[in-house]
Amino acid sequence: MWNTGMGSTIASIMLMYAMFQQYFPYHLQQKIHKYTQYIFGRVNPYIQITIHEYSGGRFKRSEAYMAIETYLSAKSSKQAKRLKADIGKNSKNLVLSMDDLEEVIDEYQGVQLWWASRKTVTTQQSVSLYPGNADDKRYYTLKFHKKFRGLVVDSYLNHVFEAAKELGMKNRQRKLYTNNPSDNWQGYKSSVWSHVVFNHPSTFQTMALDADKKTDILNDLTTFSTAKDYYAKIGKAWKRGYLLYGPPGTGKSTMIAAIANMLEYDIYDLELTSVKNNNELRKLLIETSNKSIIVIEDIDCSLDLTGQRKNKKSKEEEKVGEDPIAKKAKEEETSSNEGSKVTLSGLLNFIDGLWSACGEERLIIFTTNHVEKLDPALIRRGRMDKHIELSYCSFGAFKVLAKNYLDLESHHLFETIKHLLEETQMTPADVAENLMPKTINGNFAELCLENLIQALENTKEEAKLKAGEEAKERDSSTKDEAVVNQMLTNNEAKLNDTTLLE
Ligand SMILES: Nc1ncnc2c1ncn2[C@@H]1O[C@H](COP(=O)(O)OP(=O)(O)OP(=O)(O)O)[C@@H](O)[C@H]1O
Ligand SMILES: [Mg+2]
Repeated sequence: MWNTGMGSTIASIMLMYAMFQQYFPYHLQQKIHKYTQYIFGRVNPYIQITIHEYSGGRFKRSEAYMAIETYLSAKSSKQAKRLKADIGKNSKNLVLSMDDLEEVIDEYQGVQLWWASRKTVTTQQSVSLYPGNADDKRYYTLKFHKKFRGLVVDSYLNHVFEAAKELGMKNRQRKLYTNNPSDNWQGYKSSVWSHVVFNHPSTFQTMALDADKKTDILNDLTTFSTAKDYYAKIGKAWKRGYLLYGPPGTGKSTMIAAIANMLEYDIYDLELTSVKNNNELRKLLIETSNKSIIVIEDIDCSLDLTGQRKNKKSKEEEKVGEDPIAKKAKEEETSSNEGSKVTLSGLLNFIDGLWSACGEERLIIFTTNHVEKLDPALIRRGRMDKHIELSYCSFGAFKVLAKNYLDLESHHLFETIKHLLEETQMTPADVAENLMPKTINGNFAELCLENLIQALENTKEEAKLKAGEEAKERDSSTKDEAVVNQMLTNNEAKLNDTTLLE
């Protein structure tokens, strides 16, 4: 477009002017600029928007510029002949962007738009702290026909920034955060969260779960992650609560990692016992990002711990007595534990109070081994929308593990294992451990299956013995109860007789 006809003439005049403007006196420059703008404005049907790399301060790149760089990276890699490659901050991949003076055509709702990457180089020598070459000033230009002004201003620019956000999220290196104590040891305030790169290999494919359960969870997650408009329509904050419960080693933590990998979310692993109070809990919440999972593991223990800590304190206080050294140590410990007072209502507010709506696309996941211990208010639907029970290994789950660990889809020992799994309670963690090859020689798959059968039989035997002992205990306590009851009845009868005699 801009290399043909009128467009090209205008571009040439502009270029000439840009090259020689410095040789004109300042007041003349102003006049020429004014008139050229006026003439171009009359004949040029195109509108141009310029986005500079450093617009506000000189040390911080403009966010708009970076967003456009991200947005154009996919298009540039297909269209531009000269590309720049860089590893962006927090990016997991090499990011391509168009080199200086390249152009890229975009299409939006059937309308063509022209992006170009430009730079101005001033010939004056300058000493500057400006990053890179002090004289290179880069900017993007966006050109479009003036009849599409409304479309561009009202919707295209928004589309560009939304798409850039989405792409940036996809390219970012995901993180696993954990909460810091409010002051670090040097006494200055640090960020409330610290993080490492999240690199867990768990996926839903490798998770040992019954196929129906897996499909149900996958559907729920997909629906949630694509339901932005729906949540807006029903007036609900875009978040969802999951409660994962079941015995130890059934895959609760593994599932959290699989969810994070599937949805490409960050994880905030919240250690509730090191949160001072409800206020700090709120601060932690505010500093979480969108597209993230906030996890509180073993929620029953977290809440109990607060109580236990208080009990422990009062017992220790008795012991301390008047000993000055013990008193000092106690004071120090108290100040570090001080105010570890997250209340149930604080936690409920954290999940669905007004502050919980300050971000979007977030999952809150609680895990517990004892769902029956939890306050019903904490896990009611609306707070914990989906309750997922992770239980002992079923045959379906075993088949997934056999495929993952041994590359086996069928085997003549599967039938025996199926029966044993129906009669015993073994966690997927234990089954997985038995399927881990202990040797690389010979037919290790068969060996592993035999190991598993042996382990299942042992578990079955242990369960039988335990059940027998429990029955005996129950029996003897019933007998004891009967003896006590008999004694009570005899005593009552004796008392009645004496009263009658009197
Ligand atoms: N359903 C499963 N699918 C695949 N692997 C599993 C599954 N359950 C457990 N495992 C394996 O067992 C190990 C322990 O599982 P995980 O830590 O997820 O259990 P958990 O339910 O979180 O236990 P806890 O209640 O003690 O925290 C994992 O490393 C994983 O390899
Ligand atoms: Mg766990």
